[in-house]
Amino acid sequence: MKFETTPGWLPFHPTPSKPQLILPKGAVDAHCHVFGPGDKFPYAPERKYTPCDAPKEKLFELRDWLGFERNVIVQATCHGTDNRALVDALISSQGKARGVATVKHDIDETELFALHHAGVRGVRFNFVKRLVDFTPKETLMKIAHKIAPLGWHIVVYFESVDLPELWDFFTHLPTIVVVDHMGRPDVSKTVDSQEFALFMKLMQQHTNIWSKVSCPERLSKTGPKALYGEQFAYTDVVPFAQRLIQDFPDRVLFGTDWPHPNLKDHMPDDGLLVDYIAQIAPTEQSRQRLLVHNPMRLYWPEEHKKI
Ligand SMILES: O=C(O)/C=C(\CC(=O)C(=O)O)C(=O)O
Repeated sequence: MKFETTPGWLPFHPTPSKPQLILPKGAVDAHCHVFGPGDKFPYAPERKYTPCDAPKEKLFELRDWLGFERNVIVQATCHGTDNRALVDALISSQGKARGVATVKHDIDETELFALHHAGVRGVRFNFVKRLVDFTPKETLMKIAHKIAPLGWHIVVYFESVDLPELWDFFTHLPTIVVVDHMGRPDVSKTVDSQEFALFMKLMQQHTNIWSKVSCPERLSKTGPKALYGEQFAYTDVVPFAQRLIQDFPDRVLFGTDWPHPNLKDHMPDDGLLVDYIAQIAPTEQSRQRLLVHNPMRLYWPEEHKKI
C-alpha cells in the first residue's frame, strides 16, 4: 500500500555528521524506531500520523555511523499493535537489537513467547493524547500482569501535566517502569519547579522507576538546535537530564529517538545529538553507566552478568 506522509512531515537528517564524542565500547541507543516500509509493513488504520518510511537498514547504518553497537527499538503508535516491522528488524539485527512492543490485552502466551524469542523485552503504554485513543487503566494493568512473568518491563510515555493523575497507576505497576523523555518536562520552568520536583519524587520513592534522558530536540524551547556543527545544543534541557543522571545514575538510559517523528520545527543532525551526551554525562564513568551498563542490565541481562 502507498502512504502519504502527514502534511509538513520532516524526514530524518539525510547526512548526519560524525560525532566528535567517541562513545564507549558497547554503547546502546536505547530509544529509536523503525517505520515501515509502508508497502511491506503497513501503518495502522488507527494511527494519528503517517511518517516517512524509516526502515531497519537505515537504522543499522546510522547505529554504525554514530558509534553505537546496539539498539532498543520501540514500537511507535503509527504501527499500533502490529509489531511486524519491529520483529523483522529485531530478527535481522542478529542479536544487536532488543525491542519494546505494543500489545493487546487479549494477546496469548504463544504470541508473547514469539515476541520474546524475537528479542522483545517490554511493552509500551502511551498516554500522550495527540498520539493515541484512550485505553482504560484496568486494561493496561491486565497487560502488565500478563507480561511481568516474562521478566519484561513497561515503558510509559506521558506529558508532565498528566503525572498527578497517572501517579497511582504507575506506582502500582508490577515491573520495572521506564519513563520516556524524562516525563516531558516543561523546560521553560526550572529544574527545581514543582512540576519536575514531582517527577524527581516519583523516581526517589520508587526504585523500580527508570528514566530516559532523551529527546532534548523535542523538549527544548530555546535551543540552540543540533545543526551546523553546534556542540552545545539544547542547553535549556541539559539541567533536567543532568539532575536525573546525578541522582539516579543506575536508572537512566539515553536514546536518539531516530527518526524523530512529529518534529515540527527542525530535524536534528544525529551526530550532534550524540555530541549532546557530553553535556549531560561529562565523565567517561557516567557515560559508561548511561550508555552501556544500564541498558545492558535491562535489555541483555544474560550478557551483562559477564561484563
Ligand atoms: O518517538 C517518540 O518517542 C515520540 C513520539 C512518537 C511516539 O512516541 C509514537 O508515535 O509512539 C512523539 O512525541 O510524537
